[in-house]
Amino acid sequence: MPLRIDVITIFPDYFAPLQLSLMGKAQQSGLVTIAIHDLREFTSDRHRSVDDTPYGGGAGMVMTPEPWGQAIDAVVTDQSTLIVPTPAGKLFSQPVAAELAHSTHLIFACGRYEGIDQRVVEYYRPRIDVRELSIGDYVLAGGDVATLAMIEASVRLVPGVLGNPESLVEESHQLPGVEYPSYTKPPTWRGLDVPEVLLSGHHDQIARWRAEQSTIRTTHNRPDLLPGS
Ligand SMILES: CN1CCCC[C@@H]1Cn1ccc2ccc(-c3n[nH]c(N)c3C#N)cc21
Repeated sequence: MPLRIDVITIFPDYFAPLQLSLMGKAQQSGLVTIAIHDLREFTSDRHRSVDDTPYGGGAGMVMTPEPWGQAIDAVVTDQSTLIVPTPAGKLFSQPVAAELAHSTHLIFACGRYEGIDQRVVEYYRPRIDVRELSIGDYVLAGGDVATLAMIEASVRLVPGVLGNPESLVEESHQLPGVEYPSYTKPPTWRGLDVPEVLLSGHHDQIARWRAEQSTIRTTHNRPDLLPGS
């Protein structure tokens, strides 16, 4: 059963990259099907409006609930998981990507403006799995880029999508630290040599060096990922 993904957005063109590279191949292989829906197709006024002023005042506009209700109703099943990207959401992570990769149907609601009327989440929460997710502690202009990131991180974990599943095994052993540095030919580049151990053929020494490098990098760049932190 392929993973089905429906993306609802006012900027369908944002998702053209999903036809390229690994994501494109995953669709061609039938492991994943991705459909992009223009929210404005689900409006009923001649201006195809999707936003209005916020109750309670405040700057900006809020996305009205009805177009979202019409759009989600058009694709939802009882197997659906509704993903709502928002800076207020739980943090998206590799374990969450792995969960989504094993879902049957994902619906991504890409908000813009100040966000989507909260009643959309409230309406679907009793009916299906609804997850408000954030990709990090910085503010984007909308949910589209976050959706692209979450789709790519999740779809690459769908069994059969990655040509070499070995890289996933390595990745899973990598956690909780960060990746060790990688090198390829030429052995010397602009006077800089590849670390000698990597040319030695001593796999135990290489594994030890890579583990050390991962710890050094994690300590310097991401001490929050160190065990016991
Ligand atoms: C700027 N503008 C007023 C402040 C509130 C957000 C709003 C913009 N905006 C509208 C819908 C929407 C969805 C996701 C995100 C988002 N930002 N950062 C993340 N990690 C995100 C995720 N995932 C931003 C969004």
